Amino acid sequence: MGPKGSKQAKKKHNAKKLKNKQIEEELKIEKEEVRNQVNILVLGTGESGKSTFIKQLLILHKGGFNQTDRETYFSTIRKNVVIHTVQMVSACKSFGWELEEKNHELAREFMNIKTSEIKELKTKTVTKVRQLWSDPALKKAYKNRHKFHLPDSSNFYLDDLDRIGDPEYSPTDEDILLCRIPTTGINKISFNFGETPWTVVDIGGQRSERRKWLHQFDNVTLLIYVVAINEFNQKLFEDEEVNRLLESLVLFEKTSNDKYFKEKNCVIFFNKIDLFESKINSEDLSQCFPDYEGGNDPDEAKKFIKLKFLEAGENESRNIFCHYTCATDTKNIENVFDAVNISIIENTLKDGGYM
Ligand SMILES: Nc1nc2c(ncn2[C@@H]2O[C@H](COP(=O)(O)OP(=O)(O)OP(=O)(O)O)[C@@H](O)[C@H]2O)c(=O)[nH]1
Ligand SMILES: [Mg+2]
Repeated sequence: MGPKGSKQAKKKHNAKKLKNKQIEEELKIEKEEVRNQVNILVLGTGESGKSTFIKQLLILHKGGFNQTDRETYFSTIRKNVVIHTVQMVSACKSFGWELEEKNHELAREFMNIKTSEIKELKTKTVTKVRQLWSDPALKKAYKNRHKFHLPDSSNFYLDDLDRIGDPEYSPTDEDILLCRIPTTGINKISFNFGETPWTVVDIGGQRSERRKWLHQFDNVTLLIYVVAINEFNQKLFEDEEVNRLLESLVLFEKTSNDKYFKEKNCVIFFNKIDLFESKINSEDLSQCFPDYEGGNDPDEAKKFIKLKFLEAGENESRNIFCHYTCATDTKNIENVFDAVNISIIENTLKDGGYM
């Protein structure tokens, strides 16, 4: 090979070397990105508040709700005021809570409404709902809502019918945070938390939805398990025989000890702490846990429940971080996620063998 040929070969060799170096650099960046990418999976039973956390992350990191979101919630919230009135009127009939004489006819009319066919909230319906909601029997039904199935927030909308019933009504952030739409698919939100890209996945928690969970177990940085701590005296929507808090405990034991999670730190949100604190004064936790002897002391009751969950999930290779949360309170959730971020850093250090 003459000098010209050897020069060409050298040039080719250098170009190849440069290309390899570029590929290596790209792979390094990609690897670093994968390492830094935080994937959070949010699990828990139905109605525990998972999607409400996602709504808060949307407010805190994605600029909040857009016009399409507000339109969806506009019709859901306005339909719900009728549905919840129907549910309470039916409960009054089932439990023998007598409505005032003047409301009997109206109650019969509402009992005949097929809730699946409600399309619009008409002005004349608003007047009828207002009249029924002012009946003491419906207030009794609301107070006893743990005996049938009624969302806790139904009073929030019914107490504000002038605003909700106005055709010009536009849902506020609070209205949207309190509105219940059961998740039937998978909710995913991605954003940057400081410098780090986060993806948070929320899946429906009702029994029929849980078969979708397994497909999301791979590649999870942190499992967040949401417990509605106020549900200790309520029965499942899916099965009237099963206590909701016990269902959540059994599900946590099963999920957190799954091969994907059993050696990973995880976080429990004991959610709906606002509702728990107003309930524990009049309801005893021993109706859920017969071995509980702390009476109506909220701190004793909280400690007891936390211990039950820790016993179900703790092992020597991981920590379980617990927070008492109110998912409808944006400030509370902002603080809680700052704490979650610290757990993630700890998890990463642990996986890297530094702890
Ligand atoms: N008062 C109060 N209400 C809450 C809290 N967290 C959630 N909620 C309400 O509880 C209801 C259910 O919350 P979701 O976020 O839909 O529950 P979920 O776990 O996503 O339920 P599924 O999608 O069925 O699994 C909604 O009406 C929320 O507004 C809380 O901390 N306090
Ligand atoms: Mg949901």
